[in-house]
Amino acid sequence: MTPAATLSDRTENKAIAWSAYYELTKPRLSLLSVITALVGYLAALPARDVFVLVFFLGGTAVCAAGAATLNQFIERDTDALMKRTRERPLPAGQVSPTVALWLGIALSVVGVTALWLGANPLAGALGLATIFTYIALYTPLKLKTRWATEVGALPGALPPLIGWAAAEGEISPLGWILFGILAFWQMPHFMAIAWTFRKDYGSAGFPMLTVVDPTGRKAGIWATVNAIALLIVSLLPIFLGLCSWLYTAVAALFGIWYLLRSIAFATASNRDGVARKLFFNSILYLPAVLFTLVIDRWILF
Ligand code: HEM
Ligand SMILES: CC(C)=CCC/C(C)=C/CC/C(C)=C/COP(=O)(O)OP(=O)(O)O
Repeated sequence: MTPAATLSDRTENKAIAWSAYYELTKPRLSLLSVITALVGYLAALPARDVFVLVFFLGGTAVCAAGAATLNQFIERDTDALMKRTRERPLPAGQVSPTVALWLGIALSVVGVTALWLGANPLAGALGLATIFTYIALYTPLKLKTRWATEVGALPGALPPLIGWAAAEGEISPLGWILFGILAFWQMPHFMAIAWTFRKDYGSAGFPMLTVVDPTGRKAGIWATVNAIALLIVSLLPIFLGLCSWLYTAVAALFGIWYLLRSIAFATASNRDGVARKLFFNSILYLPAVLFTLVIDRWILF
């Protein structure tokens, strides 16, 4: 082997190692969680402080990365059993479990500390609660009960409250509405995924609703019930005088669309295609509705 080839091999190995650590943090899910936290911060509308903003954003991102790393440490064996997850850094043998465990703990401690000291104790406590509900409740419950998904909706919905707390030091009604939006949004999002990957989940021993009821009827009904709850909660701000017509129109439009997709998923004879459409719809819903809420609060309201 020529020295030039050796150098390029080493560079390539280093790139693989970095990308393995990057993948441990579940970058897409973590980024969207940070964005929902930022929405909470920006929708709260108090005086701005750049120091708090930097520590709050950094702290939330590091908490999310830590939580994702610990989740992958705990789930390394079941991740190895599923097609969707078996290429992850731990089952693929790219990172050792001990390194992942300590990295996850270190990131979580640094993230909570940054929120606590850089923003305020309430933001820090909410960051800790997010990590705790994800790692100590949701992750172990996934193997035990189909209700784990509803428990998982807690850490999924807490980041906007971290942002609200960082901005105001307390949580006001719109903060709780944002929590409700995220909590109800997650059910159609996950029911669609749980249908698509039902064989994977079943073979790894996860009793998801689509594994417990393989017809998919219950998953469809549950997605629809939650899409209705989402539509109602997302329209509360106008009735409480907390936003203008712009947010209300966009929330109604995307909420009805999401509901129609959930109904289509519930009533389809072949759910495969509609489940993918419902999933893409879920991914579209959050940026559209949350971005409009911020614009509405800042410009029109
Ligand atoms: C009960 C809660 C949740 C569960 C069980 C869940 C599960 C999942 C799964 C398994 C996927 C991968 C789908 C695929 O490979 O096709 C996924 C994708 C995604 N989820 Fe969720 N999710 C939840 C909540 C959330 C939350 C709170 C957010 C953001 C705030 C989010 C954002 C995303 C995004 C952006 C994707 C697409 C990108 C990707 O595959 O990483 N999810 N979700
Ligand atoms: C600030 C902070 C700590 C933010 C993190 C927010 C967070 C942890 C959201 C979790 C949402 C959730 C239950 C996703 C599914 O995970 P899964 O483990 O079932 O997904 P998988 O099957 O892809 O592993």
